[in-house]
Amino acid sequence: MSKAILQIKSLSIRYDNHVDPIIKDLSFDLYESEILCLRGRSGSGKSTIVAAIMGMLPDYHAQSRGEISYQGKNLLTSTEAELRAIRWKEIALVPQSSMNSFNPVYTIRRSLREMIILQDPTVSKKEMEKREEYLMELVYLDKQVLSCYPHEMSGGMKQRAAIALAMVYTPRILILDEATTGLDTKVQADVLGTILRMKREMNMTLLFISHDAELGNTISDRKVELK
Ligand SMILES: Nc1ncnc2c1ncn2[C@@H]1O[C@H](COP(=O)(O)OP(=O)(O)OP(=O)(O)O)[C@@H](O)[C@H]1O
Repeated sequence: MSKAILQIKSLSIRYDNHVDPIIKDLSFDLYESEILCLRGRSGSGKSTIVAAIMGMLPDYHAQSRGEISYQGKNLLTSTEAELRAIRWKEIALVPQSSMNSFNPVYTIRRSLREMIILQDPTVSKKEMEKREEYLMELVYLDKQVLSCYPHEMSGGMKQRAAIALAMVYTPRILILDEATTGLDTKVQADVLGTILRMKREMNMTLLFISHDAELGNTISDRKVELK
């Protein structure tokens, strides 16, 4: 039996401008090497949970209680320095609408390079090229795509490039927030295929956030429903 890599325990989150908590006493475990689907209707708080896991809740007007336990640390009470060591490096996110958030004047290569250099400022040109090609291969994109600007790419290509960007640090957990929303069925299937392959070949642990129950059933090993 796999062990829990991330544990959400009695999590409650309330924004100051809401009377009631958005998340009420939520508990679930994410097991190593599984795809867990977190499903809920629009406004049920899926992106709020993602922000809490990533340590990106707007602290000035959001109060949280409970625990998000990762490697013996409660992420809700971790310092910014502790979170910085985990965010993107161990737990990475493909945010909602990420395919539309590429810098329009950057090629995909330049977007990837900025992330790769952030990870390792001393990286050699040769090593960087190897990393770029590996990341393209990982998400089933031809390496020619590295020279493309976002407007030259289809939605599915951009979404796979967004996944490649999140994989620069080889995180242990990848969170995909509405990763296939807005894509047509065929393209959706291609992106899902990429995600399943990453799980299979890299033993990735994935938290798949979706409002779509059918999609959740198709891709995930287990499901958590938000009320
Ligand atoms: N930063 C914020 N400040 C105040 N309220 C917020 C903030 N972020 C989200 N909310 C509110 O919290 C509720 C849940 O929003 P959230 O985006 O987490 O839901 P969601 O399930 O991800 O929705 P969707 O599927 O539409 O993205 C909504 O009522 C939203 O207006």
